[in-house]
Amino acid sequence: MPVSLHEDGALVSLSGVARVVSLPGRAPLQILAGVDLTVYPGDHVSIVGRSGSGKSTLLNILGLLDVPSAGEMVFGTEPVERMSERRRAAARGASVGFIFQQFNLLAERTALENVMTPLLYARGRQFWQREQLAGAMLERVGLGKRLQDRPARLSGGEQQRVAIARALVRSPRLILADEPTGALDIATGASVMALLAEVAAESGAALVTITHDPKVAALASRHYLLQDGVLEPGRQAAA
Ligand SMILES: Nc1ncnc2c1ncn2[C@@H]1O[C@H](COP(=O)(O)OP(=O)(O)OP(=O)(O)O)[C@@H](O)[C@H]1O
Repeated sequence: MPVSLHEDGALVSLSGVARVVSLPGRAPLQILAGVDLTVYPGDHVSIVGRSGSGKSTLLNILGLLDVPSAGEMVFGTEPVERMSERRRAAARGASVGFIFQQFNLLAERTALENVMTPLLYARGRQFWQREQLAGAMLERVGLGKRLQDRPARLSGGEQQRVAIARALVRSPRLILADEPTGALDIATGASVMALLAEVAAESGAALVTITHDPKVAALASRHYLLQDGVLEPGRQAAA
């Protein structure tokens, strides 16, 4: 079942969220502390922070891959602490699209098969029309003539565009991008990021990007800085 929106219109909200991990024989490690963040439909949020500041941990929590150790999180209308693991997986599949630095495409599958993969877990029209929907999404990211190519035959920028098509093919309400341009040269990264922001905006989805790159962060409309697990409003970087 896709996510419904909270009455204040929020897609996901975190209040006082902490993440602590226990390591055998060592003191518990606090990765996130007191994180407050609300994401609305159509939002474009950037989170910058040094390596090890907790960015991926925060993204994993936003995307229901991980859960807070303390604090409150509401995904749509559902308090996350009351969601079973199965419910979190279903909500993640229907409502969240992930984009990673290393593309994470399946090497043995064509571009079309890669983009169809999330639709294998969908129901109804999304399942039955998966080939057509995946083809249309690849067309949208400019790869309509590369449907049968495997990742090894595509450039880095093209592979990331396949990954964008795969992340968006189920029309997620929330798109989470973890260093989406980190493996690309500057010009390719800029065009891929512009495309991602454009297709996300077209679909009305919220886009949360974590990045080291001020130019990528500058495309967002709201900016945050994560420092040692503490999230603060950030200044807009110059484009
Ligand atoms: N499950 C875990 N067990 C132990 N330590 C962890 C775990 N997950 C994350 N950490 C530690 O928490 C800190 C934050 O990790 P995280 O991956 O969220 O940082 P990041 O800001 O995304 O870093 P980078 O930019 O290098 O990817 C790091 O010091 C990491 O080693």
